[in-house]
Amino acid sequence: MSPKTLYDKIWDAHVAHEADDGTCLLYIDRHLVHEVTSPQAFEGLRMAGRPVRAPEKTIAVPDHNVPTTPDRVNGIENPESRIQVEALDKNAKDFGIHYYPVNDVRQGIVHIVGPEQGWTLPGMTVVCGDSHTATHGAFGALAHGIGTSEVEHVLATQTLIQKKSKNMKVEITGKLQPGVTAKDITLAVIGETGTAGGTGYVIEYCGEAIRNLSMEGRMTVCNMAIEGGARAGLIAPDETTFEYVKGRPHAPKGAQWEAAMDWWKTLYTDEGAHFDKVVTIRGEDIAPVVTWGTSPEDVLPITATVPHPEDFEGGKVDAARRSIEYMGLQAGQKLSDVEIDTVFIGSCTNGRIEDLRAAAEILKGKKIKDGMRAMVVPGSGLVRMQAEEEGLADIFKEAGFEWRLAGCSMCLAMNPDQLQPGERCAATSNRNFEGRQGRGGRTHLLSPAMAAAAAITGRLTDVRELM
Ligand SMILES: CC(C)[C@H](C(=O)O)[C@@H](O)C(=O)O
Ligand code: SF4
Repeated sequence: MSPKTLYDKIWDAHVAHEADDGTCLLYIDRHLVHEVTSPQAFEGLRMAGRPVRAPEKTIAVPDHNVPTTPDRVNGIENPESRIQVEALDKNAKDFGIHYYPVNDVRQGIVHIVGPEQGWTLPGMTVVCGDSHTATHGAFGALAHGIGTSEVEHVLATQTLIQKKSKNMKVEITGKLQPGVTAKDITLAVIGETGTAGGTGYVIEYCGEAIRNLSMEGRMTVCNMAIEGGARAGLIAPDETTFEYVKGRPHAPKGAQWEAAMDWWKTLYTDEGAHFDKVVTIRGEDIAPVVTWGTSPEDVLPITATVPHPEDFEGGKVDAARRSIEYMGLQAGQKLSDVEIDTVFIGSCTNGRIEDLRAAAEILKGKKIKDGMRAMVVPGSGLVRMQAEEEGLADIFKEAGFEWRLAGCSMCLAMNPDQLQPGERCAATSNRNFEGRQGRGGRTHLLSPAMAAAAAITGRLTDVRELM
């Protein structure tokens, strides 16, 4: 048998039917659902009089639209948000799927809740009507976003029509420097490959620096595979993975655990397997980074200066000029001189407990800059609870941060957590598009530790100065 990649193995194990042109029908193991991309899909089922095919494999949670202020326990004020969240409440009940409602402590961002509850397991196919489904690839699961019509298809059939992508390997060798995190890795990769570098591929991340990451760090890396253009990101499961999964509410137990482990241990890329594209980056060469523009590929070490548009090639010259203008920056300006007024710590990229610990470590005993608006939005109610138990919430509050309830929040500003025109935010999320965090708002993406450093000094800051 010819050697296979991890992606090949998971793919082959899920193909239910293959047409002559290579289009496949893939079996789906987990379908995650949120309030924004599911209403029409459920409506479609209702109209067709169809049930959800596998309600026991379908998990819903409201996250994008939910307010994150404590008053949400009294109901959602914004009518648009309320309609979507109430529709999900009703659909979950009518169709009998697993559900974590707004005021359940397990509620949170769907990509944080899935792994936390043990729904996401190695070797699975995981889909969700959401691009950051790539996050779940950290477990060695084939996980990607789907559109609303596909959501309906999966609800109805538990299958998805797909063509196979190509294989790409991203290897991060060696050790990371102090102050460098999973977020810096994933941004640095996009800086190297560009946002189109992964188009048509499923990426497998490997190498010593990836192996040494915790599960949470691995989720951060895979989360942004999508910003690198890839269909999905994957990391082969190992002891770190099994350790994380074991004992979670929906993880297999007893004899089922043993059987699962037998399969999971086969989930690695065989020696000599073919990759269509290979990118290698030395871990030692990665610095704490920050984005300067309006694309995730506009990323540089914090020690760098804002680039000159003429330094780019072809069509990128204009894009860079526009980015710099929109961001209100000057070419040649030191990134560490850029003043910010807002800090957002949260999102499915960096809203987990280790992210909060990393930020709190920098903030301990310090205050945020006068006039700074800073908020922490834990990725789930359980992350929030854990952070309170560990005393992290107190560190944030004493420093001057708002301590919020779980949701997507200012990552995409669908709820009232928004930037005002011209406001500049240091954000631990994954997208810095124009107006992403509120119309006219400006976003610099960075790691949680870097966000904390910026909150203290009031400018983009090299976290190593505060370590
Ligand atoms: C709302 C949803 C469709 C969207 C996505 O798919 O990514 C959101 O999660 C985002 O991050 O922009
Ligand atoms: S946290 Fe942000 S990126 Fe993640 S699912 Fe929510 S809106 Fe999308």
